[in-house]
Amino acid sequence: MIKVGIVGGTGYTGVELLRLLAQHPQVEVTLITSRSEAGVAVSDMYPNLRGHYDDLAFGEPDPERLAACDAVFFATPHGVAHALAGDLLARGTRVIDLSADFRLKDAEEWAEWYGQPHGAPELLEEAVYGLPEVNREAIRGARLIAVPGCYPTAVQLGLLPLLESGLIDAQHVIADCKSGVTGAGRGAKVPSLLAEASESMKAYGASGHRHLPEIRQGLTRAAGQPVGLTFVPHLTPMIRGIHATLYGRLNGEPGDLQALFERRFADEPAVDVMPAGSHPETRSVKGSDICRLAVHRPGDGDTVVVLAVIDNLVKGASGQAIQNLNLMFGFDEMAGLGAPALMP
Ligand SMILES: NC(=O)C1=CN([C@@H]2O[C@H](COP(=O)(O)OP(=O)(O)OC[C@H]3O[C@@H](n4cnc5c(N)ncnc54)[C@H](OP(=O)(O)O)[C@@H]3O)[C@@H](O)[C@H]2O)C=CC1
Ligand SMILES: CC(=O)N[C@@H](CCC(=O)OP(=O)(O)O)C(=O)O
Repeated sequence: MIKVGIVGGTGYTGVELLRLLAQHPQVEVTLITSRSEAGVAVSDMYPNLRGHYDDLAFGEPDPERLAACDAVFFATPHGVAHALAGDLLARGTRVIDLSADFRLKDAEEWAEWYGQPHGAPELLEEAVYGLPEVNREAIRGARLIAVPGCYPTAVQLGLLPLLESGLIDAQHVIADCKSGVTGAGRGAKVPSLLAEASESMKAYGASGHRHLPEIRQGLTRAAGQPVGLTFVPHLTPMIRGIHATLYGRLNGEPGDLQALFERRFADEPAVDVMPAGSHPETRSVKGSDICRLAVHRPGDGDTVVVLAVIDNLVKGASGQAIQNLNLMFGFDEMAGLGAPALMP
């Protein structure tokens, strides 16, 4: 058994970590923090966890107790892991950060998009971008993981086979994405209110969203050249889920696209390439760590369309964070993550 701590346990990704880790055979959650709820029992705040963490209460993020853990997850707003990760690493505790603090390799670019100076640029070189489908070997040996964002996970998984094989024009890639409202976090915000978000849908960040540089960084690596990406996220009236519709312009005759996708993800436990002609639904991944993909070539024309769905809180955050933990500690990669999606 390893001992694990969670900083920021009251948000949606924090409680999702607890839900998934309750089924993990090799992990004990020994510490969970919330400054505003310190002293409150976890199962009082989250009754779905009653019977699983009855002795666990939220506490202050005490550095001594965090350093006594084998690994610490940060499920906190941007900037918090900058302040605490260095000290934990120096004391031998591994860090898995669900925020964007270590995702961009360029500290100045991070500062531009996140509106504050980067708090720990000295750790950027060592941080490993935690997308197992790209970085599995590096993750196994990592001490510091930057868990990818939710949109970046869906978009990169959908486009990797096409860009890695040079089949599409890297200068003209389009990602049209929809998210459920839990993507905005648990904090009270007017756009997340029932009367604002239900029965309606809207785009946002069309002129530039902070996930754009993160997605571009990953796709550029896959393509081996700079990628021209248009990324437009939308808020949709669902609780969980991301649906990405991805468009690429084919460079020539692509061969069998279905076979390309099936080959690329044949050994990937968290990616399901659906049969030709499929239209994956977000509900088919709700609560599960799976990304389901389908590839289409409408009218045998020069455009390829990829459909990708994930649960933003699982493959888009906490499930993927646990996949990383499993790789770092030599556990089965999908330990704790085996439950099928909830449907309906
Ligand atoms: N929601 C989603 O779908 C996804 C979210 N993420 C990212 O995961 C992170 C967590 O998001 P989410 O779960 O929505 O949570 P919230 O941002 O809603 O929750 C934040 C948690 O962090 C704690 N916290 C806030 N400030 C500090 C601080 N300075 N020091 C210590 N703890 C602090 C809060 O507790 P308290 O203030 O009481 O200490 C709370 O428990 C964010 O970076 C988010 O962008 C990533 C992928 C998907
Ligand atoms: C619907 C919604 O508001 N989504 C969030 C992104 C979700 C997210 O979790 O972003 P990180 O993974 O980078 O933390 C947004 O657009 O800012």
